[in-house]
Amino acid sequence: MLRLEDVTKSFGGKPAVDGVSLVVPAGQMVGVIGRSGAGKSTLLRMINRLGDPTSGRILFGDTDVTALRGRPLRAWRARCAMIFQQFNLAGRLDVLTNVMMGRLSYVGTLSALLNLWSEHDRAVALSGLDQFDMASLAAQRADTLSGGQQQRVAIARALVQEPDMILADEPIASLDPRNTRMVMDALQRINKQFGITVICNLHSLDTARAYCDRLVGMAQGRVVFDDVPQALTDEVARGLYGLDAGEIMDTAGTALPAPATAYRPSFAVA
Ligand SMILES: Nc1ncnc2c1ncn2[C@@H]1O[C@H](COP(=O)(O)OP(=O)(O)OP(=O)(O)O)[C@@H](O)[C@H]1O
Repeated sequence: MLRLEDVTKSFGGKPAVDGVSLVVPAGQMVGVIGRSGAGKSTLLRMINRLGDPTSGRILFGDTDVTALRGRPLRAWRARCAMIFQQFNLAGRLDVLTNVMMGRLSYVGTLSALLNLWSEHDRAVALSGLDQFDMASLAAQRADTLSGGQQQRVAIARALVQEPDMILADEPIASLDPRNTRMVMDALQRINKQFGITVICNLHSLDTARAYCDRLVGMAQGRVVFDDVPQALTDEVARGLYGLDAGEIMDTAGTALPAPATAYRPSFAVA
């Protein structure tokens, strides 16, 4: 279970994340929504410790994530894989090698640099690609793939990392509706089939509603909504996004599948 306790992150004295407390049980698929600048990326990056909180604590089980340094910190980062809007693949390397990079914490940097991957790591990476019907692209250079394919390679890389949690920061922001669907399906599969917690920043409300068990709405660094997607009425959305609400409710979303689970929250609405 992930627990954020009164987490604040300020830049130049101005809070980007302001006193956020959240409990995320293992296996949940959480969508973090809110207008641009609400603090979503800052929040996600702190969980992975790409940024440190100014105050507050982040706990995973009994581990105080905010206190980790050195090797335990690296181990923590391996346990919560990040997925970025811009995929972050090594474009000149082939797809399989990119996925094997997810095994770095198991094989060590030197072996990876020397391209000394074991048969086991190759098999795991191929199987990761196969999960998303991409094994046939294993030998192809990553920068020859479409955006949606690259993001699915990034998801396969995250999967072979064998993480407890996947943190996805606007993973579909630069994708068309078809690729959006494939990438969100891949994340949902990782969550439902492998039980890996997914926390996903999303701009599209309809996508967030369709795929997530729980939505956390942020405004000006604070959590202002925390409930099941069904509770996010158009009125609440307008409160969250102001006049921008119409822009983030895409019509393509109407064809997306219903949430796979009827999740009931056991947390207080902030
Ligand atoms: N490194 C930084 N230095 C200074 N200010 C920052 C930094 N990172 C974020 N901010 C500020 O913190 C606030 C929250 O930014 P953040 O990127 O977390 O929002 P967001 O909700 O993810 O927005 P978007 O949806 O546009 O990505 C913004 O006002 C932003 O300008």
